[in-house]
Amino acid sequence: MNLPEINTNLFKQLRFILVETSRAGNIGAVARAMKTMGFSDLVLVTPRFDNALLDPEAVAFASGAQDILSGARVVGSVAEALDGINFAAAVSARLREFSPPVLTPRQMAGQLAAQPELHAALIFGNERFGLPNELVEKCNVLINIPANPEYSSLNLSQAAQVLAYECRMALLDGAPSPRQPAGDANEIGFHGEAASIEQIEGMYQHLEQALVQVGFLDAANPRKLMPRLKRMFARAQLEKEEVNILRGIARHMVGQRKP
Ligand SMILES: C[S@@+](CC[C@H](N)C(=O)[O-])C[C@H]1O[C@@H](n2cnc3c(N)ncnc32)[C@H](O)[C@@H]1O
Repeated sequence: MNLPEINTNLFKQLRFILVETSRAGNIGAVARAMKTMGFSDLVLVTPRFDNALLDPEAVAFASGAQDILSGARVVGSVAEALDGINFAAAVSARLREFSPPVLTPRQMAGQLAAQPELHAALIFGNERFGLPNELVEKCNVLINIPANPEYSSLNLSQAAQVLAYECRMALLDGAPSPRQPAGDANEIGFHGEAASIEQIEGMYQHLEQALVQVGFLDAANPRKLMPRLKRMFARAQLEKEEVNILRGIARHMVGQRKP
């Protein structure tokens, strides 16, 4: 059997981020899921127990993926975990009213393969609570595994395995098709450099301040204006230059000029 030639650099495009994981075994099992599919960049955001990388249950579940587990980084915030990332994907069993565009794992994997310039992160939630809405609203996309509607919540590491498998298949196959013309809601395409999550977050803060200052947004009663705007901007998949334009508009709204 001819095995496909593997460009291992492509597998560095993707980071797995686990937020506030409660069970050490799940962290080990995610490390194993990643390694079996060729991924290695694992970041843990405030696991809910001490010594996550040395925990005996984590070590046991990692099995032969000890190197991924011991190479993982433990950080104190999602912002730190997203350092260097320009495409953040919230992985969630729950669909929300204020959500970025929803993709299946296969569609997400297709995006990754089609855009080697992306530095993407898959963000997985806590076993009981999943991911908070405020975090999901900041992401470029929400990935939902379209499971049995009557029982759709997978174990954390099994969800990671599904994502890792789909991404591996897409990266091995190469880009599935040329980018779709703009207008297909499920196809995410950048023409220039994708804005980083940090740049987009800075723009939201700037815009929010400007909207308050011009009296459009009532800080005491904001209703759902910012979540709605974030959902709208997430649909647009902002590029760095576009974020700069929006910041320029915010500056002008409050009468500031760039020095
Ligand atoms: C056991 S689930 C958490 C369930 C939690 N009750 C919720 O509402 O999200 C743990 C994590 O696995 C992932 N997950 C489980 N099932 C999923 C699905 N059907 N689609 C996407 N992600 C899923 C998500 O990252 C989720 O945060």
